[in-house]
Amino acid sequence: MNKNSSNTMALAPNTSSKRETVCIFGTGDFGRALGHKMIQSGYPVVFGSRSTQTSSLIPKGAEVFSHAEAAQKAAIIIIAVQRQHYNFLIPLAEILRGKVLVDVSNNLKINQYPESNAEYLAQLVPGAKVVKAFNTVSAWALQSGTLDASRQVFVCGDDMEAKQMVMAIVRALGLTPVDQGSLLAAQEIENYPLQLFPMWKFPILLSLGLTAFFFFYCLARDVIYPYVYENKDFSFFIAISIPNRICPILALILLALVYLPGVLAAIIQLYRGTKYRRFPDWLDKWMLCRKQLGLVALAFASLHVLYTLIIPIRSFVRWRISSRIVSQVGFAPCSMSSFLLSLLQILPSTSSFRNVRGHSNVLYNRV
Ligand SMILES: NC(=O)C1=CN([C@@H]2O[C@H](COP(=O)(O)OP(=O)(O)OC[C@H]3O[C@@H](n4cnc5c(N)ncnc54)[C@H](OP(=O)(O)O)[C@@H]3O)[C@@H](O)[C@H]2O)C=CC1
Ligand SMILES: [Cu+2]
Repeated sequence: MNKNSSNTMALAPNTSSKRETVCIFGTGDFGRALGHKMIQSGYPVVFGSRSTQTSSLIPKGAEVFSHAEAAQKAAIIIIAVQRQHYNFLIPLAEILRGKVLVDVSNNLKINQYPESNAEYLAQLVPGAKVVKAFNTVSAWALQSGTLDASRQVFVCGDDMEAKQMVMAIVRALGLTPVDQGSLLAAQEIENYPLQLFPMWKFPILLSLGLTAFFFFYCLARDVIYPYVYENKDFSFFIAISIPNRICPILALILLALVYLPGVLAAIIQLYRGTKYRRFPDWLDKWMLCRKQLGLVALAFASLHVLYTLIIPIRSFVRWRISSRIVSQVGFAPCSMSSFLLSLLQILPSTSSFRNVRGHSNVLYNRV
């Protein structure tokens, strides 16, 4: 009963309200993909284009007009045109007065222009209410419906009502709007798509640095030192034993680094006597990449498990060779002493089964 009523509640705004016409300037890849998705969601769509001829590429059900004509048919206009062509909007300023202009544009470089594209648009058309949205959604994902990984749409703008209108469209398309505040946030939103693996840089660089450090330390200690001073060749440690020693060390260090900033933050809050002040920048950044640090730690721990499983396999090979010797010796009745000798040889290698721990030295010496 309860479930049913909550279902109808959720459906109510969608079914009862008639969708308002949305205008899209630009019949390029993104404009068409967004138009297609909007028509699917029940919005009447008109395109504003330099050429009013419809082509087979234009989504079915949409109409194409000149920019001025199309703008008059809708209260919301999505500008699916690159920033460098925004000049065409200047002569339309009068028609665009009071309209909601949605800036979807991206740049080719981080902080390419002194002001964000959305702020630039607001300067060009001062009478319009500019909202930044949709720039993190790709045309391809819209068209192919593979939006699972990118459902979040960051929205920002100075006009609250305009922002709400755009967020309602975002929801109707089955996406999740994330309010980022005023138009000042546009620059940051425009930088998002250009940040490859945001927040991964520090954890990856740190783990690479630590890996290199511990690898060379173990190499010097376990391989180079015995070779130089005792003339023993332990170079086979490089393949499994040394990586298996580094992995748990790194997993533990990274795990500690996941928890440490929380403790530091608590100490800072106690020291300041308030939790309503910003943390220093370095701590802020560190806190933000905890998830990534934890995932890298998990990767190292998994690698350690894998290596640890490999090591007994190698001891097993040793054991099999030894046991073959035993059986051969067993058939030769007179060599009791050599039988005992090989028995002694087996015992320590089988005992290493009880010691299957990558970070214990027992194994390195046995295998
Ligand atoms: N492609 C993508 O996946 C995404 C794109 N975006 C943004 O969407 C915007 C459009 O991108 P996209 O569709 O890929 O680009 P396209 O090059 O495919 O399309 C751009 C459209 O802009 C119009 N246009 C070009 N020059 C002018 C001009 N001088 N005056 C007026 N209109 C012009 C044209 O439409 P017409 O011929 O109808 O006039 C053209 O089709 C860009 O700002 C981009 O950053 C954002 C997120 C993802
Ligand atoms: Cu371990």
